[in-house]
Amino acid sequence: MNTNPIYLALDLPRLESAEALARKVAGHIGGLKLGMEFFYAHGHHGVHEIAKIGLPIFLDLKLHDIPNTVAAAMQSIHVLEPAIVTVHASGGRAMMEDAKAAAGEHCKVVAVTLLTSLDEADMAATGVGGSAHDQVLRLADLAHSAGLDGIVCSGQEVGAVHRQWKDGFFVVPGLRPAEGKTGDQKRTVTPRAARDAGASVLVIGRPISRAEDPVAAARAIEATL
Ligand SMILES: O=C(O)c1cc(=O)[nH]c(=O)n1[C@@H]1O[C@H](COP(=O)(O)O)[C@@H](O)[C@H]1O
Repeated sequence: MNTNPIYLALDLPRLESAEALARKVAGHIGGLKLGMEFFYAHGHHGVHEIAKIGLPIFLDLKLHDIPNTVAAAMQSIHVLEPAIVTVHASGGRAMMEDAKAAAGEHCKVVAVTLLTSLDEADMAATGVGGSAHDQVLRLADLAHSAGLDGIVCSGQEVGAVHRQWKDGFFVVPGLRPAEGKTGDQKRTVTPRAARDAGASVLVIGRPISRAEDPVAAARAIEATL
């Protein structure tokens, strides 16, 4: 079994480029994450093409709507057999319960808590007080009680979430190797720090996909783990 925790975020607009990149680095990663950029452009056909590579598929759709709509969306992706699907925890308990009930048997449903691109000033601007840490723990608790498999959070909170939810499945994006640019990400840590704190999956996009040599970048990150 492939136990490499790195999931490459294939955030590329062209299917051919995404497929070529995935095939190049396939030996240094454990799975492939397809998000909005990919799915809105290439849909089911694109997912089927990427699935041919043979790695587990993480469908990062970040579903957030009324429970009936989210459940119907979950049903419509059964055929793609994703290993992991995301919903937004802020959609509420009923939405998460219905999403899990509608998911395929072998699909983990994980809830995005607070996006790694946000900090406390951004939270305050949307009317959410308190610290990022407390907000992530609150939403993790809600996701747990709704019966989800785990959550998505930054590496800054994953240790605390892991302590209160021992058998949870924790997806950590916003990862940057020590010398990497943070770009639009605000709550970042290194891949190694996230893994040591209890991350189950390390989502990495641009540090590999935008590197001059993506294979060397993936191999270098893998070597730190
Ligand atoms: O759900 C996600 O995967 C996600 C949640 C989050 O809070 N922050 C976050 O960056 N992501 C995704 O993780 C990937 C991070 O990409 P890079 O910043 O390029 O490594 C992107 O595909 C984001 O959509």
